[in-house]
Amino acid sequence: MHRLQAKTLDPRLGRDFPLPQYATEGSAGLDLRAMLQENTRLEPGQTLLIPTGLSIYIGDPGLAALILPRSGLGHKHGIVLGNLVGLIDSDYQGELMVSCWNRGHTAFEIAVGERIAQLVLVPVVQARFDLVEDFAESERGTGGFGHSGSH
Ligand SMILES: O=c1ccn([C@H]2C[C@H](O)[C@@H](COP(=O)(O)OP(=O)(O)OP(=O)(O)O)O2)c(=O)[nH]1
Ligand SMILES: [Mg+2]
Repeated sequence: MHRLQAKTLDPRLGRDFPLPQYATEGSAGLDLRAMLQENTRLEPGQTLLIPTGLSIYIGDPGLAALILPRSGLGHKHGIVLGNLVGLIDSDYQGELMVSCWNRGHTAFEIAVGERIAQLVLVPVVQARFDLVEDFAESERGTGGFGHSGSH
């Protein structure tokens, strides 16, 4: 298990609400909670930046974290992310924020402390560009966007 430095920025986290944890041994995501002051209604089409009460410092440029929607909220209630996916840089030390977007057709009430998104730690490969005149020819070449057919 990787170790990650974290700070709670909201006294309710770890006291009234559990810290993010893996729901099962095989879980990839740690659920993030909406540390709002009060239950908040998200109207259809509305986007709200929600504090999680937590900051992390990944520290290693070979890692990053992704904030992803929870599938149940996204599929059943249309509650996804305003930025589709959140990318947490390894040098970011601020509060983890979740851009919550109601892409559905009905209002959704976000409860204080509700698990609204999930955080996944992922490996990253940083690259620099080596500019060249020509690439060694590949089987695909420049074909894309359906070039290989649909079957
Ligand atoms: O859903 C998100 C996305 C980003 N961040 C934080 C962590 C990330 O490291 C930082 C910057 O994110 P990003 O690089 O995606 O945003 P930007 O618009 O390019 O801002 P910046 O100019 O600060 O890099 O904001 C969050 O807390 N939640
Ligand atoms: Mg950026």
